[in-house]
Formats: sequence, C-alpha cells, structure tokens
Amino acid sequence: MACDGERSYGYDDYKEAADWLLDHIDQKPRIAIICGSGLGPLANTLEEQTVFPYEDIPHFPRSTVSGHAGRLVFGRLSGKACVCMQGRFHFYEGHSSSTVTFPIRVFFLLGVEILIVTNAAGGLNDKYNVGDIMFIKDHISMPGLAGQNPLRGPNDERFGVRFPCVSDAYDKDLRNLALKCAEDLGYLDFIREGVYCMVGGPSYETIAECCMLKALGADAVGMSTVAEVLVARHCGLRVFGLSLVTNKVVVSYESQERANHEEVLQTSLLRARALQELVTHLVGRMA
Ligand SMILES: O=P(O)(O)O[C@@H]1C[C@H](O)[C@@H](CO)O1
Ligand SMILES: Nc1nc2[nH]cnc2c(=O)[nH]1
Repeated sequence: MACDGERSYGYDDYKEAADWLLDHIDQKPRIAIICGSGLGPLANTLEEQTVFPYEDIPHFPRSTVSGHAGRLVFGRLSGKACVCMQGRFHFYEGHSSSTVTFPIRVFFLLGVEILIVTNAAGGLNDKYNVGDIMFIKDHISMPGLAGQNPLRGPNDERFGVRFPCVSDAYDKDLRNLALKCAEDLGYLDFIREGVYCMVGGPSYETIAECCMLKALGADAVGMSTVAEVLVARHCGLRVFGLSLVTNKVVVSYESQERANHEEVLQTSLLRARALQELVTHLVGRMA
C-alpha cells in the first residue's frame, strides 16, 4: 500500500462513511472499542454481529499490521450496542494522523459517546510484569510534542474547539468503574494505573531511549492510541484506555532480551480472555 502521509479528510468524507454505515446497521452504537495488537478477539465476542471489512466502507483506510484484521464489528456486548475496530491504523504504516484518526470522527457522527482504546505496550516501570494491564491515567506524546498533533491544521468547529483541554483526557469515573470491575473479577494483582508514552515506531526503543522515557515519568511505551484519544476528546467523547504490557523494555547493555512483535502477539493471546472479561464487565456496568 502506498504511503498516505499527507492525506487529510474533510467533513463530507466522515459524513459519507457514517451515513453509509447508518444505512447498513440496525442500531446506533454508543460505545466504540479499538482493539490493539493481538487484542482483536475481543470483537468476536459481540452478539448479533454485523461485520464490515474496512475496504467496503467509503473512505475508510486499510490496516496493514499482523494482529490487526481490518474490520468494523457492530453488535452487542453485555446487552449494549457497540462497535469494535478489529485493527487500527498507525503512523509507522505511513498513514497521516488524519488517516489514523479517521474512524473516531465517523464514530462521533454515528452517535458514539464513549471510546475504549486498548493497545499492546512495552513496560517501562520496574514494578510492571509482562501480562499486567495498565489503566491509562495520562499520556506523553513524543510526536505531539514535536508538532505531530492530529488536530494540527484548520479546525472544524462541527467537531470541536480550536484549543481543547486534555488534562482530563482519560475519564476518571470510567477508570474507577474499571477498577471496581477488576476487583469483582479478582484481577487486581495484575492491574496497574500509569502513563502511556507514544512514540512513532516502527523500530522499538534503544536502551538510551528507554532510560530517557523512564526518567520522563512514562510507565509504558507504545506506537498508537494518543492520536485517537486527542481526536476523541476534541469531539467530546469520554475515553477509557488500557495497555497490555506485552514485554519489558530493555534498559541494560548486558541484557540478551530483544523486543519483538511475536512476543507482543503471544502475550496478547495469554491475556485475551482476561481482557475480554474486563471490557465486557465494564461495558455492562456503564450507565
Ligand atoms: O496497535 P498497538 O498499539 O496495540 O500495537 C503495538 C504497537 C505496535 O503496533 C506493535 C508493536 O509490536 O504493537
Ligand atoms: N514502542 C513500543 N511499542 C510496543 N508495543 C509493544 N511493546 C512495545 C515496546 O516495547 N515498545
């Protein structure tokens, strides 16, 4: 697939995609879930499914990463109308930030009010173990700090304001509800709360970069999520985010460990069930 690094979309593109979907679904979803690397099986648990490959939806981008199927799955989770992205878009695939976040504005136009984002991430915090689930309380955007903010460019007031505040990007009430769900499920041993740092990828971090990110206060590092969250907050969606810690980053020059995508996918498989149960429970308890 050609690199679309300069691609941007206008209101009519989002609207066409949303109207096409509305013509093909029975019920509008209130909750959207983005499945991270290897976390796609969550979408398979939806009941009364209607599935659309991305290529069938007007203007929808294509997913190119292993572990990302490339389908929108509509259906019911815990009785609530949801839509799941089975496969997301990343900058490292060559997509523009407009492409990466295209689905979010489509969800907004569908009437979605809550976004659940999941990702696979490397653990920076020394206390974290592989398989831990970190509820995201805040983020650091390395691309954003360098000017690659998805809201850069002309602002469309139909989506949101020019200068959105993001000190409350990750909804505290949703996080507290998720903590209660984790407690009910007996998962507290592997639940954490921390700061996600987004880097551009696709190369994993050098040892010096990992040491720097730790010093900056990040607990986990990954290559997604932040752009989606910024665009979601811009248009007023409430956000709950979680990272599955699929590997521990390497911080010693003596270490023989090497970050690799296979380990990421394997760990995702091991925690797939717990993640599904947690998200299902959380959606069930949302007002
Ligand atoms: O889509 P996510 O953020 O879960 O994917 C992570 C980051 C990279 O795409 C990949 C690295 O292994 O996993
Ligand atoms: N950047 C980055 N992304 C990841 N996704 C899963 N593990 C990692 C990691 O160690 N670093």
